[in-house]
Amino acid sequence: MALAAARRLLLHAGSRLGRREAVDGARRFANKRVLVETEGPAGVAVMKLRNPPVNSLSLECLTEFTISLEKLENDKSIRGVILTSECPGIFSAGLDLLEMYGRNPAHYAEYWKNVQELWLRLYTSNMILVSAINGASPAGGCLLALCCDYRVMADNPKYTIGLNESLLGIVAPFWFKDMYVNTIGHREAERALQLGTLFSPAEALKVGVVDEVVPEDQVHSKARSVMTKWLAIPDHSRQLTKNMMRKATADSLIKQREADIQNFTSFISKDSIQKSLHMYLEKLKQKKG
Ligand SMILES: CCCC/C=C/CC(=O)SCCNC(=O)CCNC(=O)[C@H](O)C(C)(C)COP(=O)(O)OP(=O)(O)OC[C@H]1O[C@@H](n2cnc3c(N)ncnc32)[C@H](O)[C@@H]1OP(=O)(O)O
Repeated sequence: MALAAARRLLLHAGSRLGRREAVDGARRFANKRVLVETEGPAGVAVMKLRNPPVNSLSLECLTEFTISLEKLENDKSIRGVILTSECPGIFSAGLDLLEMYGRNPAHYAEYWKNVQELWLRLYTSNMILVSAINGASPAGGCLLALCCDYRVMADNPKYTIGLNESLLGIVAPFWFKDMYVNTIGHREAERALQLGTLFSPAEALKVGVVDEVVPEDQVHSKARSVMTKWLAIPDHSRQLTKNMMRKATADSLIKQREADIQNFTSFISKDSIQKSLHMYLEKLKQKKG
């Protein structure tokens, strides 16, 4: 119910949260957590996550992200999206740990439904998606990047990327795993998932988690030039090909969405898992201290 109401609110142009503005000739709409600008190559939108301090994917952020994507998907003038971040040094810290810790089962179920929804929309998007990874990208942050058709990462050894769930004492669900296998192959995915590897940009390039590593100040220009190349392909043939490559992976979640929500909810509600998350959150705090 709450999500439906938020959708209506945000999809309504000119609403308080979903403003549509003209800035220097560029069209844009802005929600609180996601800014969408149309600048650069015609037919391309730049989607910037802005949920400080670390672009964690809170329920609110997920909802706005999904709605923004839906808006772009329905806009026939948009053929491609560059996904990037406005938070300095962070692409996305992944799923919001505070949505998965100390809440009740109904909340976990609602949260997971929204994680699934965003993933399905991103992974099966008809648009060309290029990620300009301008910061750290662990777990769910890596998931966002993996959904894209091409990944450009900033060459800064401080930035790491990978599905590190096992380090938190949690387990990446099968559809995270499937997409990882599709991207880097079974052996590399098996090792990286068990170890919770966070790859440096150079390692990520070597293993195939990202497609290109460029100096930090060139991430956006490179993403735009990659996009121009992809725009040269007729949409219908590219879309059918993408669908052919990704359908089986998406379908395997679609067929068992409810069961996946139940699995997540019972797993994350376990005392032992809540304890692991508590310890991880404490570690993050101590690191800061
Ligand atoms: C069955 C379960 C399957 C579910 C799968 C889960 C997938 C996930 O995505 S789980 C999330 C995994 N994410 C991480 O492991 C990243 C954790 N964060 C970090 O490593 C660092 O914060 C990061 C490198 C992103 C940034 O480092 P810094 O710039 O040094 O920032 P801080 O560490 O000081 O963090 C600032 C502030 O943000 C809080 N934080 C960080 N990450 C998250 C998060 N994912 N969710 C919620 N909050 C997060 C951190 O605790 C700090 O909070 P305060 O101390 O209150 O300021």
